[in-house]
Amino acid sequence: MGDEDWEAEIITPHLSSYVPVFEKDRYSSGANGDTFSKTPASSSEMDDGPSRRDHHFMRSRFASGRSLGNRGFQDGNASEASSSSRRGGKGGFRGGRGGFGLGSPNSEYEQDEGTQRTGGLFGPRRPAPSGPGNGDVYPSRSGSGRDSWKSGAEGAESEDTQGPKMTYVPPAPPEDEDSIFAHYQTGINFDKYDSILVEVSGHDVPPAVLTFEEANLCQTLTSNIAKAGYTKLTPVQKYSIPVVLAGRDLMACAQTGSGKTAAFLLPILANMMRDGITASRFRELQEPECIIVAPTRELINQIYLEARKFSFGTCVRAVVIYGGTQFGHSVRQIAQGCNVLCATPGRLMDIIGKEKIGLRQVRYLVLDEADRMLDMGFGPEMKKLISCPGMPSKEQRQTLMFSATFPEEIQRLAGEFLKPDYLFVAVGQVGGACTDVQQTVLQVGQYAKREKLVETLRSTGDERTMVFVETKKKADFIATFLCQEKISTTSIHGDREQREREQALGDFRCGKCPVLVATSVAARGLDIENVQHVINFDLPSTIDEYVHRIGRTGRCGNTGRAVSFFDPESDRHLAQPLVKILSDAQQDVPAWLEEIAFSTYVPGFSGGPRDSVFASVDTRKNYQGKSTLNTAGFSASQAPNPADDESWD
Ligand SMILES: Nc1ncnc2c1ncn2[C@@H]1O[C@H](COP(=O)(O)OP(=O)(O)OP(=O)(O)O)[C@@H](O)[C@H]1O
Repeated sequence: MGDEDWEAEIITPHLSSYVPVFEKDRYSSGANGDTFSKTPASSSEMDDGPSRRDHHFMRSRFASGRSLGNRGFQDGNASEASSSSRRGGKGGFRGGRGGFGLGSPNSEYEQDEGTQRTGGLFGPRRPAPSGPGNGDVYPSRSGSGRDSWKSGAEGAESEDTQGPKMTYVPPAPPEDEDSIFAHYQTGINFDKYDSILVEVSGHDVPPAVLTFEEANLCQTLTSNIAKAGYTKLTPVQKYSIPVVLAGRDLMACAQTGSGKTAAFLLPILANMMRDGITASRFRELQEPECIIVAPTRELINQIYLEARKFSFGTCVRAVVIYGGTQFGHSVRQIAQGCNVLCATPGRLMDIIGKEKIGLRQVRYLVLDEADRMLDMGFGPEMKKLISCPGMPSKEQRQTLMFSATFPEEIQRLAGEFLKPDYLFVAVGQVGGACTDVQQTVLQVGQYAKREKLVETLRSTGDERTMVFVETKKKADFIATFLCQEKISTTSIHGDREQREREQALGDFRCGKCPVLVATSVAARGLDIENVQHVINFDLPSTIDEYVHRIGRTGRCGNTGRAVSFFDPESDRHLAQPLVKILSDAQQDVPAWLEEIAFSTYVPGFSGGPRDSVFASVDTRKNYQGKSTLNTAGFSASQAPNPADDESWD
């Protein structure tokens, strides 16, 4: 989008272009959509990649029964799959951009979504191929010299501006209090969080707070916390809130679904209120006090909704901006006032490049899914962010990083962003899977996967299920296949337009489509009520990605199940880390998996039994002052033996 375009958009008020119904006809109208661009996955899947346009609705392709090469999709009519569905006969596929390339061979799958298989820079597990087509490399926006931030920003802008112009204006979220504070119930294992060991490392660790009252947050915040249904702090909140309130930098690692979002939002908002933040007024150049970045659009939107909830009734205004939407809309949202800016990296750099926000007032910088934000995909962008003109140095701002996984290599990189005396909070095993998820690994060859999928879905009835696949095209393919099997399914991936992605998520959330087929774009952070089941139709390339994917279920003390199809042809490299993850989470480890693990050499992986309670700890080896506590504040020696956990059931 050129300058003129978005300026015009700002001046001309826009009505929402949101079209809430699935425009099936639009995609079945026979547009020429045979080819797919090889969008680098790390940008398109995780951030602001260009949406695909003018593709066939895939069903028309699919129905032609074209061969899809040797990936096991010999036939589009799915006649091999079984008969009646327990899900009833709706089965409309609310998805399907792009058909399957005309006779496209294997290579198209393989090149399409490289990151799915290769992970980020430090995915320990498989060498990351580089170069065009593998999709692993975020488009280089290198710039050197004084203006490197700006050239970066321009590069970032191109993500939204090259290719079709983004016109999508997302609908405003509901304003009524009930919707703002809508929440789901904590599960039967919520209290079990108290037995998890916590390690805080670094100097002068502030004592944990054990209750919300003790945290002494301001009155409005306390009231919002109560309205949100929070009565008790989770471990990551007990330890992180005082660290942030004390003005310290923080790297925090805690299992999926254990409340990391509130762990940074609450103390930041409390500090802002304490410091007497003034209401941000309409102004062309806004100067937010807090910037939160996350790798996907849906996740940043979710964080924004949490920020809006907790800041309800205060003068703090949160704003969200992300790719795939009209740039002018983002600018207008910011211009109305912005204290807390929630953004995906590409759109953030655009906005900075266009000088629509000033950075001088930034006091808090939060990287959610920080290991992802610092890996090869987004790391360069984040480095540019902290070197933008006006951005306070790390000494002058507070930097907070949160994730369920934190590879040591990434921890080392993070040092550049954090003050040297940052604190490291590890709740349970760093990188460990959530123990509330019952994990099953089945040995299933490529050609048997579809049948097994249908069998598994039929046995789960109407449970809300996320099915993860390797590529965007495969997501469409499997979704269509399931619809033909009369299983109501939708899909989410980086080739779908943002409007479609949001529609798909909405249909899944409300249960209209109880099955969501997804690529890794949905692996991290998404918090959807009642997801009882995750299926890894294809396993990811890295074990960290596996941990995030299965963490879409079993959240906030609820239980969930994850079933993974392990194909010995392609997944051997995961055998060792899988055995480790399963055994650490006290799950059954199949004998065949152990055999594969022992017979497969994975460079750099030590698959032996863990000799420490923590999978990995603060990489600063020379720290003094370290406290290992359980969340009730007892030292490790006083804490219940993890083996006693069984008695909780
Ligand atoms: N103290 C609490 N009491 C009740 N519910 C809570 C509490 N803290 C968080 N929650 C709820 O738990 C759910 C999961 O929280 P959140 O999304 O912050 O998890 P997370 O640790 O960031 O997960 P992920 O690693 O997958 O990003 C949300 O619905 C949130 O509202």
